[in-house]
Amino acid sequence: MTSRGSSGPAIEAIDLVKWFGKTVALDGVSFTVPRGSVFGVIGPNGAGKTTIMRALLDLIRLASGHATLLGTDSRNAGPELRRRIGFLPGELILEGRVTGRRLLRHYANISGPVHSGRVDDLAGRLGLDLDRTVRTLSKGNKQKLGIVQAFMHQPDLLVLDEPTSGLDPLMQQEFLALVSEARDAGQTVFLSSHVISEIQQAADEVAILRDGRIITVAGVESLRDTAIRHIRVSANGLSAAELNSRLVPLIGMGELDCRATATGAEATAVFSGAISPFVQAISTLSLTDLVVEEPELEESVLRLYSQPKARR
Ligand SMILES: Nc1ncnc2c1ncn2[C@@H]1O[C@H](COP(=O)(O)OP(=O)(O)OP(=O)(O)O)[C@@H](O)[C@H]1O
Repeated sequence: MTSRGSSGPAIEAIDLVKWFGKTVALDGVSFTVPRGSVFGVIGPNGAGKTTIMRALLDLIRLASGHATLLGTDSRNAGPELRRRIGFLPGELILEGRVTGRRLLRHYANISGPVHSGRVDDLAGRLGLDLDRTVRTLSKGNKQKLGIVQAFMHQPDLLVLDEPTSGLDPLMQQEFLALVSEARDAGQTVFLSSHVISEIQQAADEVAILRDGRIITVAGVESLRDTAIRHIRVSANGLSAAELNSRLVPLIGMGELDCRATATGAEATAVFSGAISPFVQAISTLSLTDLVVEEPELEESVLRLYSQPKARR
């Protein structure tokens, strides 16, 4: 991992507090993002992800706290700092009659130089037609245009609010490849998501946000090992009791329910923990079906890290 620019963290947020009327959107949020890393924020709707991003970019006024981006206090951010940042807002409104290509040319006048061929390369990878007028683009294609806009000038810091929303799975993978290339080039990426799996793939560290507070900051490996998955296993030639005795000793196995089927047994369970002992435990079975569901954010991470809401 190489990092560009001077030393010190790419982002330092210190005790950010933001109220909207009587709602506290950020309740003392602090975190540090090392340069050249990918840092994810996950949390349910209304947790405060967008508010953090807007606060970092000085698009809203905080009640207290402050942030530095690339060593500069965000409140003093001038055009020079802005050029070093690529921002994808959560709610991208693109309604103009201009083509994507013209719009990007306009953004490039603000963001600073874009290498020749870079825009076409990004658009090609994302399958985006730059010659269509932006208001005729679907939600997903508008999102792609926003991604091109954020990445095209190869900024030192990318701030991406729910970047994969509206993208199909293939394009989500392409986006993740862009993130990993950015990190390899020493850029720093700060992104938010509802989708735990994509944060796991992309990020070095993850902050889990709820009710305007960071519950924990974890490395992705530890998050992967604690994520909850729903599983269903069906196998031939063994009884429900035999299947039960094979699965019940596994660490992290919960809500295990084994039933007899016409040809063997079926088990459903909620499993939290490293997946490989589970795979080993079933490897010698004559499987007829296996479902391991992707962990849902609400259910897995928040269940694990949940704590009572602070009383005010
Ligand atoms: N402009 C605003 N006026 C009033 N309340 C707001 C405003 N913006 C955000 N909030 C409130 O602040 C809290 C945090 O909202 P925020 O949009 O940051 O959450 P989020 O984690 O980005 O959610 P989502 O995933 O739905 O985008 C919510 O309770 C939200 O209703």
